[in-house]
Amino acid sequence: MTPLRLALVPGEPAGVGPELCVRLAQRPRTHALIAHGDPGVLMDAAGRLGLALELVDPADTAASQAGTLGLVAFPVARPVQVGQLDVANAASVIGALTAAARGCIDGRFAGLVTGPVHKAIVNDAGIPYSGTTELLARQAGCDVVMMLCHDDLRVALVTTHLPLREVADAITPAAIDRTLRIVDGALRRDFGIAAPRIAVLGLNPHAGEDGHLGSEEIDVIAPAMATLRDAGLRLVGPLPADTAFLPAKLADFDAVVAMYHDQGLPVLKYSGFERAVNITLGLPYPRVAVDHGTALDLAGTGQADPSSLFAAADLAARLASNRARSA
Ligand SMILES: NC(=O)c1ccc[n+]([C@@H]2O[C@H](COP(=O)([O-])OP(=O)(O)OC[C@H]3O[C@@H](n4cnc5c(N)ncnc54)[C@H](O)[C@@H]3O)[C@@H](O)[C@H]2O)c1
Ligand SMILES: N[C@H](C(=O)O)[C@H](O)COP(=O)(O)O
Repeated sequence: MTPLRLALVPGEPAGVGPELCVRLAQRPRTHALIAHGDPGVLMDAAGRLGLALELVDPADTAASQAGTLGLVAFPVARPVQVGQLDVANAASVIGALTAAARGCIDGRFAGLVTGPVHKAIVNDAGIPYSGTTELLARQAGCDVVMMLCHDDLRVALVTTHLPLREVADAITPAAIDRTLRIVDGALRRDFGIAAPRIAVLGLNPHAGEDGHLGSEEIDVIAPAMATLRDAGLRLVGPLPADTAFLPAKLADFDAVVAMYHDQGLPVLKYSGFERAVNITLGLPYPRVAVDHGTALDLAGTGQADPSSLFAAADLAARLASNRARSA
């Protein structure tokens, strides 16, 4: 049987992404991994780790063997100094991401696994970029939701990478409706949960304290939830964010929808940084990423924990084969 093919993007070449991809390549697997990046950067990372790595043609079935990666080359413009960002190399990162995602849209890959990208250096290079989630949504022309998860905790976001000052204005009935429908649909389709129960957080302290500490809960979030309840979604909230994550409460929910990045992600990362992953819901293909950043302080030391990338690749393979089966 032809192995499932996943596109793999190491991300920022000066960060920990390349060495984590080398570690990922060592694991026995049934799917092929096709790296989109600079071959020299990957081989240097392998050399530093003292691990063998063979880079093969992306069509070669050896791309599913341990110690091997298929390679679509995206050469860096300037030699990489590990741990040192270089604005000259940002375009190759975005080129690799865009091409790998295009391969997923075109059906050449069954899913996308991504390492960490440094947002500031990409912008410093003159490429507008707020995150890979947004880039993939624009490219595919669809609405998406960022959801991070580990074990049974899943946290999805209504807004992603925007200044806090702009968050309240972005909490609209349409944004709530879109997010909750995408999360509900993905839990059913990708996670096999027949009737997902979703906790929805408020925006303001104590979910607005009956309108005394903000009105978005009353004016925006609750009405949007009511409409969706009528459509059959099982929603609870708007809940005060400070207590919604108490373990006894979490047990009642399949996912928590937070209004903004730092309302939901600190809890998720605090409780499972080393094994959590970031999934983009709503794309026509599964995309799973690491939960951590470029970790420039660890790059080249060999100490970066590869568990999140391993979990991302495992989940992408599982979601891709579920989709292949259901198609
Ligand atoms: N998946 C992604 O593309 C992604 C995710 C988060 C942050 N970022 C970007 O990464 C850059 C740096 O962000 P940051 O410094 O806030 O977060 P970071 O995750 O890079 O680092 C935060 C801390 O976690 C540690 N850490 C990170 N990954 C680790 C690993 N695999 N093993 C052990 N320790 C690890 C780091 O050493 C550091 O102490 C920013 O540009 C940010 O936007 C990208
Ligand atoms: N918000 C993500 C996190 O904190 O883990 C991260 O910045 C990556 O996001 P993208 O999926 O947009 O790359």
